[in-house]
Amino acid sequence: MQRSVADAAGHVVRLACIMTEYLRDGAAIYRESFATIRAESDLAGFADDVATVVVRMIHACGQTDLTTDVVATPGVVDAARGALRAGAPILCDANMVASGVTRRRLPADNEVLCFLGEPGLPELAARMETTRTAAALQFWLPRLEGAVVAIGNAPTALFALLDLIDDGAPRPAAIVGAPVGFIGAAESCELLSTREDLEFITVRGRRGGSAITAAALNALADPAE
Ligand SMILES: C/C1=C2N=C(/C=C3N=C(/C(C)=C4\N[C@@](C)([C@@H]5N=C1[C@](C)(CCC(=O)O)[C@H]5CC(=O)O)[C@@](C)(CC(=O)O)[C@@H]4CCC(=O)O)[C@@](C)(CC(=O)O)[C@@H]\3CCC(=O)O)C(C)(C)[C@@H]/2CCC(=O)O
Repeated sequence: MQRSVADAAGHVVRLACIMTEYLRDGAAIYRESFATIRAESDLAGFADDVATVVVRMIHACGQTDLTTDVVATPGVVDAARGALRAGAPILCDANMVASGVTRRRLPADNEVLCFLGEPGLPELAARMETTRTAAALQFWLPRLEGAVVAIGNAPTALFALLDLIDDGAPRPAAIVGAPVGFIGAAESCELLSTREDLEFITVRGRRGGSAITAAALNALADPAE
């Protein structure tokens, strides 16, 4: 098929192009996508409120078998949603997680914070002999009580959070803990999944990531698909 357009000088330019048929309506794409996920995923093991979160996590990674690795406490949705409605901040390990949070879904114009850019963080991490993402948790401490935590990248941040809580740090209302990768991701999520004193949703194994974590947060903030 040929299409004609005018260039900046008004000359007619003929474009040879293939007009492919594909869905262009964003709302329809979302509808079909969520319907496909619900048709192809085994959500039977999840309560309805948690299933809504899992569906959105699958939407972010395209893997319907993510259901086999997700572990969530029965109270995590109520805990996170209640905290967000009350104005709790969202504490993120990476800017990629923070960027993925859809601000219009937040019920109280909640702050979405990541401290990786704090001046002096690299030096602090060097002094603490840890990563920057783990050292950045020092800046979380004044905001941690009742906060919603979103860790989607750094296993060291999740390990450090659990250590801090064990050492008496304030407790977050809920934790989305889904760091990704080969070093520490599976181990840190496994550790989180054993915690009976915390509300959390996690992904066992190597899968996880900023997009999955932000998607979970978005569903916790607002169940609307
Ligand atoms: C070891 C690290 C891992 N990073 C992974 C995957 C991705 N990271 C990206 C980016 C851009 C960033 N990762 C840092 C958080 C950086 N990544 C690390 C650290 C060295 C240590 C974390 C840990 O092991 O717990 C970490 C730096 C630190 O000192 O904490 C980042 C801050 C590095 C930087 O650019 O400065 C940066 C995050 C920026 C931000 O959003 O604020 C990737 C996009 C990779 C890339 O650039 O190629 C990717 C994103 C994955 C995602 O979905 O988030 C792993 C795989 C998680 C890995 C830890 C585990 C492993 O197996 O190695």
